[in-house]
Amino acid sequence: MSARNPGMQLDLEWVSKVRVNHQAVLKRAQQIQARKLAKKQWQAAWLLKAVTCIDLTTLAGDDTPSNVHRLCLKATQPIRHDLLKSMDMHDKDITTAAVCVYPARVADAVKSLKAANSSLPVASVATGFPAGQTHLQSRLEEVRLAVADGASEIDIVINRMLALTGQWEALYQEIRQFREACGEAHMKTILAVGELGTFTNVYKASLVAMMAGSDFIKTSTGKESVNATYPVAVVMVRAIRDYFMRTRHKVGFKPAGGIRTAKDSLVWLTLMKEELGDEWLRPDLFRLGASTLLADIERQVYHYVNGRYPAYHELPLA
Ligand SMILES: O=C[C@H](O)COP(=O)(O)O
Repeated sequence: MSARNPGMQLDLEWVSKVRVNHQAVLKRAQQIQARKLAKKQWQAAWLLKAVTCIDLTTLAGDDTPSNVHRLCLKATQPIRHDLLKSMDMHDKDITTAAVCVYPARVADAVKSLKAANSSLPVASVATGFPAGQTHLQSRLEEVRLAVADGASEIDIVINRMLALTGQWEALYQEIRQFREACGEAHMKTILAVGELGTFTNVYKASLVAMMAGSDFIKTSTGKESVNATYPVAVVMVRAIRDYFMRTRHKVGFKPAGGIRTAKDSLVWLTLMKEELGDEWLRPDLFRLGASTLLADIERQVYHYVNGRYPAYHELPLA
């Protein structure tokens, strides 16, 4: 992970002045989506880069120690060994960036990774995920318990009510308390952009989250009806850029929710490269939160190596 973002005092004047040009944002997002994507070996290289940025996620009511175990094994060896060998990448220690689970499954993930001799971080959602509609005391306790069980990254959800009613000071104070409860664990702040109404609100919530000390800002829980979209990402990465220009602190970005195809992952990498530069293309500043994306990436890598798509049984762990 890169140096942490210590945050800053809440600057309400900065927050209140924010205005986002809706049409300009849509136009920029369209431009990025229209870029020609890399082909052949360059595409394969970009796909492996995307793999290293994935927070491989399972957030389901029926999660058990065994499916978390399977997820952890996949995270430690995300692409079949023979495919990596064909690309001469088998000794590059390619893994996903982290695994991401519910708080009650953190201990299972820690145990599985330890058994696999892996130091991959375990991330946990917390603070009443996905709605954030529980008492502050229980949200704080949830963070502490996940950290105590071994999570080294905590994905908190913001209190949307505070953002929607313009209570930025109260939102800032809550996020600061979460940051304190995280201790050494890095904190990713989920804005749930699909529920914030306007781009201006998304930009304001991004600023407040960064001022309160978030190490990453993250689009969505994956449970809203609208999750990670390119226009909203343009708004958030511009806020990251502005915050960096003002404070020199680098905050990471994590789109999450509905990211399913290898092509999506290439567009996300393009967006990061064009908007924030190569430095933000590393797992310490960029994550893709996804539960099924890896399967399609492995399929495309298989196609690159073998010139055909695999039958289902050929990538059984995907
Ligand atoms: O944080 C990660 C998301 O919950 C995953 O969403 P997804 O299942 O749509 O990939």
